[in-house]
Amino acid sequence: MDDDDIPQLVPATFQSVPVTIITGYLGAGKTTLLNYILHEQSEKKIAVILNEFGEGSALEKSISVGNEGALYEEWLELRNGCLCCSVKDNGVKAIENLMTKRGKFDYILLETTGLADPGPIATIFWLDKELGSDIFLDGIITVVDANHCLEQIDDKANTFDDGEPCNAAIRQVCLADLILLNKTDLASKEIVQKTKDVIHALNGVVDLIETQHSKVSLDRILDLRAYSGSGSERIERLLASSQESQKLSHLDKDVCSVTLPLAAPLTRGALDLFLQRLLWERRLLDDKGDTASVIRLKGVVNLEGAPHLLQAVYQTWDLEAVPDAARGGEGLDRDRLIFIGRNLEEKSLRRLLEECVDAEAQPPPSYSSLSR
Ligand SMILES: Nc1nc2c(ncn2[C@@H]2O[C@H](COP(=O)(O)OP(=O)(O)OP(=O)(O)O)[C@@H](O)[C@H]2O)c(=O)[nH]1
Ligand SMILES: [Zn+2]
Repeated sequence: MDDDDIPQLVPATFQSVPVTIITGYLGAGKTTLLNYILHEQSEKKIAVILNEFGEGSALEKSISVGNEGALYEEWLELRNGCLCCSVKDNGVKAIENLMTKRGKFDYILLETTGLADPGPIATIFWLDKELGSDIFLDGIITVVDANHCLEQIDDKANTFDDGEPCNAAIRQVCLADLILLNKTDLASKEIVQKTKDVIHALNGVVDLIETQHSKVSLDRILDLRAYSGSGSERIERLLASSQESQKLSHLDKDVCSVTLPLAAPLTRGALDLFLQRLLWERRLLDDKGDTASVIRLKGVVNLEGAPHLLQAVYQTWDLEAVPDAARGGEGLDRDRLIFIGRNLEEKSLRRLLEECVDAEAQPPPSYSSLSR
């Protein structure tokens, strides 16, 4: 394709481009969803990246084909006129190259391979400083096969060698901002209901839409702004959905969602210490002595008088001030942290938080108090 064929509109200032990560187990319907989006909408010019990021040899292969020269040769024009870029790369490099084409597309869809953990790639797009002003992570959509989800979640194989026992299917559900429960035409009512229960027990704050052939209204899947503190609707939904999450965490799984309501404002120091001990040092143990691990964390926290949106994916966290207006005028009693992960209990989380609040409140031990 010749560059001259594309009408060139050169905006005075570039808008940053949203990236939606589409993940889901092998054969769940990710490519079907991509094709559906590309053919359904005509306003956005969408670039598509097929992410071959994976374990072992797959990773090497993807790097070797992800060099700069190969990238643009793979641009193609689809029937409806949107742009599609098939890039077999493991992430940032592809996006950086892609961004030199900025102005020619205004949305990026990234399909991961079926066995991928979307966490690391999401973290790159979410927080990479180089990319930060050019693109932002809009959200993670997980496509789930209604008939096979339960067995995939129970599958002991397909775990990663990063010390976490959770397999790819569980991680994909836990990290999702939106789940498409797909292939419901092939599944019984009972299995659909059971699958929804298990999904909500794992991820108590996720939105779920039942689909066939991945068909879903585009305004429900694009422009979610799942990682942004500026959308008031988003914060309201987070606060509302988290109230339900506790009720749903009843299934006998060691991965679940836990909501921790916050009764008092926190200091930045106490929150930092808590996150450090929980996410980095892995100090939290559950009743049985097993180490707690967090896959995803969302929260609304009052920090020194100002509301903040807290987000974490594995060990990476970020805080963003929320405009007061975005909180619907509600008070501090709605502040809460919502954890998704393994071996998590409200009681032990609260205890750790209280320890960190106390540790921060106390002056460091002086020589005289130590020798007393
Ligand atoms: N019956 C039925 N078939 C579906 C549905 N959604 C997708 N399929 C079919 O399922 C197969 C797999 O769909 P894909 O979209 O390729 O799945 P994928 O997640 O991209 O698969 P991988 O890239 O291999 O991980 C295709 O033959 C689709 O046509 C559905 O809702 N119902
Ligand atoms: Zn696919």
